[in-house]
Amino acid sequence: MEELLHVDHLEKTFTIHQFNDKKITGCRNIHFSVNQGEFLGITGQSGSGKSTIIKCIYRTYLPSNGHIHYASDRYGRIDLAEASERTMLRLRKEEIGYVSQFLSIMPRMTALEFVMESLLEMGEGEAAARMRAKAMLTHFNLREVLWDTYPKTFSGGEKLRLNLARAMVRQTKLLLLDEPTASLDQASKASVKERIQELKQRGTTMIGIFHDLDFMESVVDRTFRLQNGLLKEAAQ
Ligand SMILES: Nc1ncnc2c1ncn2[C@@H]1O[C@H](COP(=O)(O)OP(=O)(O)OP(=O)(O)O)[C@@H](O)[C@H]1O
Repeated sequence: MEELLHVDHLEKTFTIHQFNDKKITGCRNIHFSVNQGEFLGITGQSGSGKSTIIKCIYRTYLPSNGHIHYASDRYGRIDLAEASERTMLRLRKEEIGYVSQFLSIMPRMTALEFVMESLLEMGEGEAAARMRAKAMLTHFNLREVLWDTYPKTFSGGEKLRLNLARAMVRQTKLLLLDEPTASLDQASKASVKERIQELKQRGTTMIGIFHDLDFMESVVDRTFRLQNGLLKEAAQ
């Protein structure tokens, strides 16, 4: 199988300026690779650095050290640790998806427009994007009465399901999932699982952080555990 992502000596240190430039380690010495079409699960104690790894790949955080080699359709083999903001913006629009348990909503955009936007950015036509967005909102059981309203007032669970619909409506090459099932009920978890399986069948590579180990084991191919700062592959 071909390698899609190779993380090498990844390190992120945060400098807290208001506290005398205090240094906090987010993660360090992280190595792993993911093959095309594979689903890698990451577990570990709270605060061990799982989200930091995902955010470095998505480049919410700029890594302090190391490399993240990624086999891009548009750019060929590229180091995400060094890619320009412009390149990252394009990759986020076209190739790399991200979903977290927290929702960062665009103000003044309805729920339907929010889901459609991620398809339009990938070049889908307006009518097809509308149809697919509606299907995904239905899949994640978001009440139709909410589709044409602003998500600002949605409940926590509704916001999370909207977030999932936006990230999972499209088929990206790589999908990063940061605790996508946190605080979801069983029915919503089943919807997430179903969509993960569909995307996987169509070739999406995924990296996911989970606290729900049963759920994780039911979807991933390999598991890594982050413990005492070291990322180790768990026996299957
Ligand atoms: N933006 C930031 N500024 C300063 N420190 C940060 C920042 N983001 C993360 N950290 C610190 O880095 C460490 C790792 O955080 P991270 O969120 O990656 O952990 P995690 O394993 O995902 O935890 P959890 O399971 O609780 O979500 C923590 O000690 C955290 O306080």
